[in-house]
Amino acid sequence: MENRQVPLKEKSIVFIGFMGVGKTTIGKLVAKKLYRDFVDIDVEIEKEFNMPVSQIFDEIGEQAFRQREKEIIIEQCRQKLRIISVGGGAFLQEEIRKECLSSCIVIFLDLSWESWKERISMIIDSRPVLKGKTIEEIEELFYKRQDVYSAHHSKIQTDHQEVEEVADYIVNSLKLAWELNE
Ligand SMILES: Nc1ncnc2c1ncn2[C@@H]1O[C@H](COP(=O)(O)OP(=O)(O)O)[C@@H](O)[C@H]1O
Ligand SMILES: O=C(O)C1=C[C@@H](OP(=O)(O)O)[C@@H](O)[C@H](O)C1
Ligand SMILES: [Mg+2]
Repeated sequence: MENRQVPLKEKSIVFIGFMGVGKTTIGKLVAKKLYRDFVDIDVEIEKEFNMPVSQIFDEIGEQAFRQREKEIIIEQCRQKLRIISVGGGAFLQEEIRKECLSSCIVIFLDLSWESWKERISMIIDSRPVLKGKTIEEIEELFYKRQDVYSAHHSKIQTDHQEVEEVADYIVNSLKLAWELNE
C-alpha cells in the first residue's frame, strides 16, 4: 500500500536513536497509550530466525540481519497506525531512512553520552555491535551515529526523564499535532 497520502493522524510512528536510548520501552508504552499495535523490528527478526539478535550476528551474520531489517521495516512502514521501534543501526541504510521519512512520522529519541554511559551495563550483553569494544570506541560510534539520526521529523531529549514522562510527552505532542492538522 502506498502510504504517502495517508492523513497525519493515521501515519505510523517510527522511533529511532542509538542502542539503549529507550526505543523499545518507550515505543511499547506510546502504543499502549494510543491503543495502537506495537512492532519492534528486532523482535520480528528474532521470531523469524528463532534466536536472539546476538546469536543471529554470530551464526548467520550481520549482513543477513541487515537485509531482513530493511525488508521488514519497509513492509511495516507501509502499514497505517503502527508504532514501530527500529534498531539503532537501521538508519544507516539509506533505503530505510527514505521509506520511514516519506511514509511515517519519525521520532528521534535523544540522550547525551553522559547519561547513556550509565546505561551500558543494562544493554552490553544483548547488543552484538557493542561487544568487544572499549568505552572509547563506543563513544566514537555513539557520536558517529548521531549524523544518521539527524534525519527525523521530531526530536525528544530524554535525559533525566522517566519512560512514563517521555511517553506522555510524545502522546500529548502527537495529539496536539493531529488536532492542528484537522
Ligand atoms: N528514560 C529511561 N530512563 C531510564 N532507563 C531507561 C529509559 N529508557 C529506557 N531505559 C532502560 O534502558 C534499557 C534499554 O532500553 P530499550 O528500550 O531496550 O532501548 P533501545 O530499544 O533503544 O535499545 C532498558 O533496560 C530500559 O529499561
Ligand atoms: O545499533 C545497532 O546496530 C543495533 C541495535 C539493536 O537495536 P536497539 O537499538 O534496539 O538496541 C539491534 O538492532 C542490533 O543489536 C543492532
Ligand atoms: Mg530496541
